[in-house]
Amino acid sequence: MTEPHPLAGADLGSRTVRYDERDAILYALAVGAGASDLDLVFERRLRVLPTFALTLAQWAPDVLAGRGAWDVATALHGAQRLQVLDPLPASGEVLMTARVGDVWDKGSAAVFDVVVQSRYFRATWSIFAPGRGGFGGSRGPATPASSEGVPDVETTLPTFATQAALYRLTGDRHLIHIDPAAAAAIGQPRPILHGLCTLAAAVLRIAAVTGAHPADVLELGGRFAAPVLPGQVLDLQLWTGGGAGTAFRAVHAGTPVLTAGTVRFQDSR
Ligand SMILES: C[C@H](O)CC(=O)SCCNC(=O)CCNC(=O)[C@H](O)C(C)(C)COP(=O)(O)OP(=O)(O)OC[C@H]1O[C@@H](n2cnc3c(N)ncnc32)[C@H](O)[C@@H]1OP(=O)(O)O
Repeated sequence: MTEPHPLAGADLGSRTVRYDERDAILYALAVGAGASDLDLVFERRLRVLPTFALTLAQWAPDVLAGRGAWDVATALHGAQRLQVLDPLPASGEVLMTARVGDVWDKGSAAVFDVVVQSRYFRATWSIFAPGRGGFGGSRGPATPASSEGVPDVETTLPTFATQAALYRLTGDRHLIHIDPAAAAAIGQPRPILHGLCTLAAAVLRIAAVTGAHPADVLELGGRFAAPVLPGQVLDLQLWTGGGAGTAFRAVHAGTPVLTAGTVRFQDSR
């Protein structure tokens, strides 16, 4: 018999978050949009990147952290899923509700799923919380299978040196992304990039090489397998053959940093 975690299924409340075109454009620039990506950076023809929704929902994992679920100094974003229900308008407000989903017991760590729902999207954060396992719960599903064989497309995914400093202005101001001492405390040589920034940057690159529009994402997921440092150039590998969209992973110097990636764009339906 396994014990459910006391926070599994807990209601995290609801929140309405407002944003405007400037927020959406700043976000697009922070995840790597260029000046010529006019649909993403020019208010006269703006399309909002679906992953921008994840910045609007940052309050939800923060509420759970505030209840003491994990130590904010050591917890890491482990994985993310996003399902798009309706495109975000160029500006407006979004009402979201959040709850704790599953809580898995990995022995030395716990993995908390935080589920956020709105009329525009449904998203699940998986937060890896060292020191919070051992409560007698289930280990949960096995590590997702990685893509096998030679990728159909291999390209680079550049990140830039100021990327975490810029991306944090879109909402996630955890110290490991800006403060060298906080990064050192988790064993990193310098502040690390937000997992959601790497994921969104990968979507831009995948859209560019597959001919999709990055605002047309319908479904997205991936696991953050190792930290990325701003400025690193990643190797992005794509498997485009599957009917369910594109599978991908990103590797740095032989180490997978983003694994079990999947993205489906509207055009690929
Ligand atoms: C709070 C911030 O603002 C949010 C952020 O953006 S943080 C930055 C983005 N995230 C990161 O950089 C995290 C990168 N990932 C890592 O460093 C490592 O994967 C990790 C420290 C999370 C786990 O590594 P490690 O302790 O070696 O775990 P490992 O021994 O491989 O696996 C232990 C168990 O946890 C699971 N697990 C490992 N990594 C996981 C992940 N990323 N997400 C969810 N589960 C994970 C494994 O499946 C395994 O479970 P199993 O035994 O039942 O199969």
